[in-house]
Amino acid sequence: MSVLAARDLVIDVPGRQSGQVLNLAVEPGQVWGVLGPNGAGKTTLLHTLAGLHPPRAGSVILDETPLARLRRRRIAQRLGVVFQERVDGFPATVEETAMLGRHPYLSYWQRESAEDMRRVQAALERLDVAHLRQRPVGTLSGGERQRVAIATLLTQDPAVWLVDEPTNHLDLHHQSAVMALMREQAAAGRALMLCLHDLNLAARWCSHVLLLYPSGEACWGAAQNMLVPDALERLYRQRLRVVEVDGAPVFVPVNG
Ligand SMILES: Nc1ncnc2c1ncn2[C@@H]1O[C@H](COP(=O)(O)OP(=O)(O)OP(=O)(O)O)[C@@H](O)[C@H]1O
Repeated sequence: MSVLAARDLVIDVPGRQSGQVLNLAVEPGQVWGVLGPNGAGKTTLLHTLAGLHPPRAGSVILDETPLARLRRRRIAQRLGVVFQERVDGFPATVEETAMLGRHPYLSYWQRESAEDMRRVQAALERLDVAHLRQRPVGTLSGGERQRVAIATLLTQDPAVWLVDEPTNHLDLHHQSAVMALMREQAAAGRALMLCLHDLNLAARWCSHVLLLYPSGEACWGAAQNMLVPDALERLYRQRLRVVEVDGAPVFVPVNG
């Protein structure tokens, strides 16, 4: 049974005349990669699925209920988002930022519990930012901020993770650690949709892939069926060579 679905959904990309109707279902345990060139509409799709951007047509279904019929608080308990670029609205420490992930579960007057604090500490440790807990977020490096954003999502612990470029700003070790976390979350029954620019991360970590073309055309399915050179070369207008490492395809751009 799907936890998140696009039903006859057309995303609203400014200036684009047409857009393919999307009918897809994301199930617990799946990791979806959304791939496409700059401007194809990946972020717009993620925002639409999160209910932050109205669709041109159709609807988003969360837990078998149209998103438009759910309260914001309920949505925040079930669905979490990490944006590509973040504006820190108010000065907060790393710890305070991660604690925001617990707010959907707290009533207006309720204070954070020891269990909330335990979840925050565990998430900060998991993302390797516990040593920064008292630092204002504004003083962090790009990669440290990215890890705090993912720690906040881990603290929130939603059923659906929507993450725009999870490895943005991360060094190789942390890229690998974050993708392993994503897979671990899927194994624990979460459903994930990740916008990715790195084909090789998609090939290694995603169970399903959605290809978004700048024309609005889209296709989706099991990763091994979607990650084929012809489709990807057309998607990126880039020639590719494919080699295999540990049973997974590795795509290398070639010129000429
Ligand atoms: N507020 C806006 N006004 C005008 N155009 C917009 C607005 N927001 C997005 N767009 C355009 O919509 C298109 C899709 O943007 P989107 O951010 O979804 O693409 P993307 O696939 O995530 O791109 P990237 O890989 O560069 O992150 C782009 O051409 C973008 O310029």
